[in-house]
Amino acid sequence: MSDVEQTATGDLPGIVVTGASGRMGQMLIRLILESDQARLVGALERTGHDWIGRDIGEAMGGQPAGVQVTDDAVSAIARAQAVIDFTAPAATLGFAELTAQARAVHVIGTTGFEDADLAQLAAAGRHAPIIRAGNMSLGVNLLVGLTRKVAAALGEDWDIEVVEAHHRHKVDAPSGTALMLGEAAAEGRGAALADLRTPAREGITGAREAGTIGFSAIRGGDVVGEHDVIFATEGERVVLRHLATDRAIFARGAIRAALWGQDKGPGEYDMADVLGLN
Ligand SMILES: NC(=O)C1=CN([C@@H]2O[C@H](COP(=O)(O)OP(=O)(O)OC[C@H]3O[C@@H](n4cnc5c(N)ncnc54)[C@H](O)[C@@H]3O)[C@@H](O)[C@H]2O)C=CC1
Ligand SMILES: O=C(O)C1=N[C@H](C(=O)O)C[C@H](O)C1
Repeated sequence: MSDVEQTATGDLPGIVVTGASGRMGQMLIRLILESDQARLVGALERTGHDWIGRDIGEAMGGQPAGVQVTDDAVSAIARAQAVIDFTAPAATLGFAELTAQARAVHVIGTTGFEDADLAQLAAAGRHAPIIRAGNMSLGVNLLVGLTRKVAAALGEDWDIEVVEAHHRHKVDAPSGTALMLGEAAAEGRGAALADLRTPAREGITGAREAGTIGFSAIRGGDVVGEHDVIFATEGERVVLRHLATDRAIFARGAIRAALWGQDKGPGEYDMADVLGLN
C-alpha cells in the first residue's frame, strides 16, 4: 500500500468489534473489512477464547486482516473511535465504562438488559455517545413507527400481541425487538409498557385482560428473526410483520450508527435518531 493510500485509510474512523467470533461479530468484521468508510482497529473476545492471539481474518477462514483477536479491552478501545458491541449484558456494561473513558462511540446491539443495567448505561452515556437498539435494521425501525400509529388509532377493544421467532441459540426472551415493538404499542396507547405487559402464558391464566400487551417467543433452528405485532378484535385482525433473513441488515445498521455518532456529543441515542425517523 502506498503512503497516500495509508494516510487516506488512516483517516477513516477506527472501529473495534467485540464478540468477534460470534454470529454478529463475524458479520460486522466482514462488512467493516469491505467498507471504504471505516477501518477495523480491534477484535475483542472473552478471556480464554481459542481465537485470542490469532489474526481475525484467518480465524474466520479467510485472508489475514492484520488485526489480532485480543481480550485486552482497555488497549483495544483506547485506539477506537467507535466500538460495535453485540455480546451479552455483563460484557456490554464493562465495555460501556471503557468507551466512556476513551470518549468513543459505543454502538450497542446486545439485548436482555435489566432495568439496573440500563441505569448503568445511562451513566456511561453522560461521557460519550451511546447508540443502542434491540434491532438495528431499517425495516424494524420503520415497523416501530407503524406500530405506534396503529396502536394509537385502534381502541382498547383491539388486543395487542407480539409474537417472535428466533434461532435455537438465542438466550433472552422476549427479544429486544419484541420489547421495542411492545414499547411502541404502549406509547401509542399513551401508557408505559411496564403497566400493560403480560408475560408468556401457561396454565389456567383466566381470560385476557383488556388493554394489555402479550408476548410469545418461539425458538428453533436457524431462524434469523421474525416479529409479528397482532391487533385482534371481534371479526378482524391487523398483523404487522418483519422477517429478517440475513444478519447483514443488523450489521449494516450498526456500522451506519458508528459513523453517524462520530460528530455527536455524549448522550443516549437509538436507531430512529440515526435513521432520522424521530
Ligand atoms: N440489535 C440488533 O440488531 C441485534 C442484536 N443481537 C444481539 O446481539 C447479541 C449477540 O448475538 P449473537 O452474535 O447471535 O451471539 P453469539 O453468542 O454468536 O456472540 C456473542 C459473542 O460475544 C462474545 N463475548 C461474550 N462475553 C464477552 C466479553 N466479555 N468480551 C468479548 N467477547 C465476549 C462471545 O464469546 C461470543 O463470541 C445478543 O444479545 C443478541 O440478541 C443480535 C442480532 C441483531
Ligand atoms: O439474538 C438474535 O439473533 C437477535 N436479536 C435481536 C433481538 O433480540 O431482537 C435482534 C434480532 O431479532 C436477532
